[in-house]
Amino acid sequence: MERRGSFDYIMLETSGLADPGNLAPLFWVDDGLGSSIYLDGIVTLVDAKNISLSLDEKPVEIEGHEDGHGGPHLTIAHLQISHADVIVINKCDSVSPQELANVTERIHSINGLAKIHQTQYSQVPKLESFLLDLHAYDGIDNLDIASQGHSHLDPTISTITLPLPPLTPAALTSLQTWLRSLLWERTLPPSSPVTDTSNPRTLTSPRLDIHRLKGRAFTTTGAQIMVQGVREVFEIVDMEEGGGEMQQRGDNIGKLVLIGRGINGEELERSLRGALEISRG
Ligand SMILES: Nc1nc2c(ncn2[C@@H]2O[C@H](COP(=O)(O)OP(=O)(O)OP(=O)(O)O)[C@@H](O)[C@H]2O)c(=O)[nH]1
Repeated sequence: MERRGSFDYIMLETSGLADPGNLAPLFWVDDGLGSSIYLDGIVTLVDAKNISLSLDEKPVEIEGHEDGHGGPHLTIAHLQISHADVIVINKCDSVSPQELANVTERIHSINGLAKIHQTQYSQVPKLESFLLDLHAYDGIDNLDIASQGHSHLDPTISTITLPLPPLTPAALTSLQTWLRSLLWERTLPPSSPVTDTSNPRTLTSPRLDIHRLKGRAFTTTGAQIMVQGVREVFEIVDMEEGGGEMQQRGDNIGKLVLIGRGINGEELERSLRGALEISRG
C-alpha cells in the first residue's frame, strides 16, 4: 500500500474465518474524506457440497455476535453469506441438481439481495459486474425480492423488504432516527409510543442484528434517495437519477431491504410505519 500511484483494483482475500462485517465499514469511507479507495463489494465463494455442513456447524463464539438468549445459532458461513453482494456457489458438478437447488434456495433465503452465480472451477462469463466493478455500495439495481422474514430453510438470518412511502423532509429525518435506533442501539422503536407498550424490543431476546441494508425511496419533492448500510454504518444519499419519471407512472413506493438476525418483517414494518407517521404529526 506504500507504492505511489493509483491501483486499478484492490482485491482482498480474507481468511476463511473472517467476518466481512468487521472489514466492510473500514473501506466504505465517506466521499467527503476524498479517498481514492472505495468499497466496490463483497464476494463470497461457497462450496456447493460443504456449505450446508458449514451452515449447520456447532456454534462457536464469534466476537460481536454473542448468542444472548438462545435463538437459532449463527456460524461464520452465515456472516459471510449475509454480508455478500455476490455469492459464487462453486463445485456445482459435485452435487446433484436437486442438492444444488436446495443449497441455492437456502442461500437466497439468507441473503435475498446478493447476486448468485453457480459455477464449476469458479468460472464466470466475465469479471466485470460478475466479480469486479460491482458498485454494490454506490448504486442500487434490483430490490424486487419477495419479503421472506423467518424462513424454514434457514431460521438464523433472513431478508425482509419494507415499503417506503414518499418521504417529506420530516419523514426523512424520522427514517434516519429509526435506522440509528435499529443499527446503533439494536432497538426497535415502538410503533406507537402511546398504545404499544410491548416495545421497544432490544437485543436481548432474541438478538436483533442488522448486517446489511439497501433501499430506495422518493421524496415528496420528486427526488430519489438511496439508503445503504453495513452493520452500524449507514448513509442516505441523493441519487443523481431523478425520481420524477417513475413517480409520473405512479411508481412512487420505495423499498428498504434488510438482512439480519432476529428480524420479523411485520414487526419492523409496524415500527417503521409508526416512526414515519409520527413525523406527519
Ligand atoms: N470437481 C470440482 N473440483 C474443483 C472445482 N473447483 C476447484 N476444484 C478442485 O478442488 C480442489 C481444491 O481447490 P479449492 O477448493 O479451490 O481450494 P482452495 O480454495 O485453494 O482452498 P482453501 O483456500 O484452503 O479453501 C482442487 O483440486 C481444485 O482443482 C469445481 O468446480 N469442481
